[in-house]
Amino acid sequence: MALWQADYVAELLEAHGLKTEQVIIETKGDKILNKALSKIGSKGVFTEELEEQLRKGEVDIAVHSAKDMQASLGDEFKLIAFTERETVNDVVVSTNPDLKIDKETSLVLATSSVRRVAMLKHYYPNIKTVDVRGNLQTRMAKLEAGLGDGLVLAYAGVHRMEYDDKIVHHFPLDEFTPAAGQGSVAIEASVNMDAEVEKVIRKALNHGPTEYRLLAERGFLKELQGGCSIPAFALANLDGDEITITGGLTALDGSRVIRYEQKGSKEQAEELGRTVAKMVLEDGGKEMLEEIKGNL
Ligand SMILES: NCc1[nH]cc(CCC(=O)O)c1CC(=O)O
Repeated sequence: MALWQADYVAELLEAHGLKTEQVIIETKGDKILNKALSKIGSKGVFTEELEEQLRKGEVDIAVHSAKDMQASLGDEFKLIAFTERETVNDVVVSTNPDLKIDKETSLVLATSSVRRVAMLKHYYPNIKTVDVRGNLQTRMAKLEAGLGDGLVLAYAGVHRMEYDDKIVHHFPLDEFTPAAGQGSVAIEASVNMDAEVEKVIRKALNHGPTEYRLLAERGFLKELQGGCSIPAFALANLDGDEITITGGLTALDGSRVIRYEQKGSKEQAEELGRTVAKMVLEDGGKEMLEEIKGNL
């Protein structure tokens, strides 16, 4: 998927007359596959090694899944563009085309995401989960080898890897709200990048409406200060100039979902996200986060 994303960005840049060269870098998140993501460390699991190359000036931009970016980057880096967002839902893929996801049938689904485990516990107490790591191809192979009835994944990744025909269920967004940034590709650069170069790259890659949505969702994450492996969710939508953001937290045991919503002008995107986070924190979210951090 990371390679697909790099190709996608390179194609957009080339279409705008920019020459590209790809440098492929493996991150901790790609290499350490015997541990849950939440146990590898809370920050930079998929980003640290790429930032090292940016720092050294070996590369001009780093291409990431927006979802994998920590809420606050170090002083040396900034996100300069977000590509047009893909469908944001989580889906179930299965080798059994007749698999039914409902609130009664007992099933085992594989996922490595604390958000998805907590949400399944809350909305689908009949479903059990098993941990799975590795890239999408590895996960599909494990599924075929009998690990559970299905995998819970982001539609975006499944689509990019062309496994659409294995999708048996789309989770509804109002219950199963995705993680902040899901479905978009974020471009990171050094704060010292030449302003003209930045402008040209933004023109080739940035999708304005997606950027407003992500600014709101990332504002939510910043205020929450939870790191990237907490069961937090946030989704902003843009209707004309009005942005609506819903965000919250799910208890690890599924006992509670705290969810708030704010509407306002898109120019206040980040602030609206922060307000939602403050409301969540005040309504028991603070205690929930402390408990979550003690349990991961
Ligand atoms: N950390 C893994 C990761 N990062 C981004 C995506 C999906 C693609 C996207 O949201 O852009 C995935 C896999 C998944 O959640 O199923």
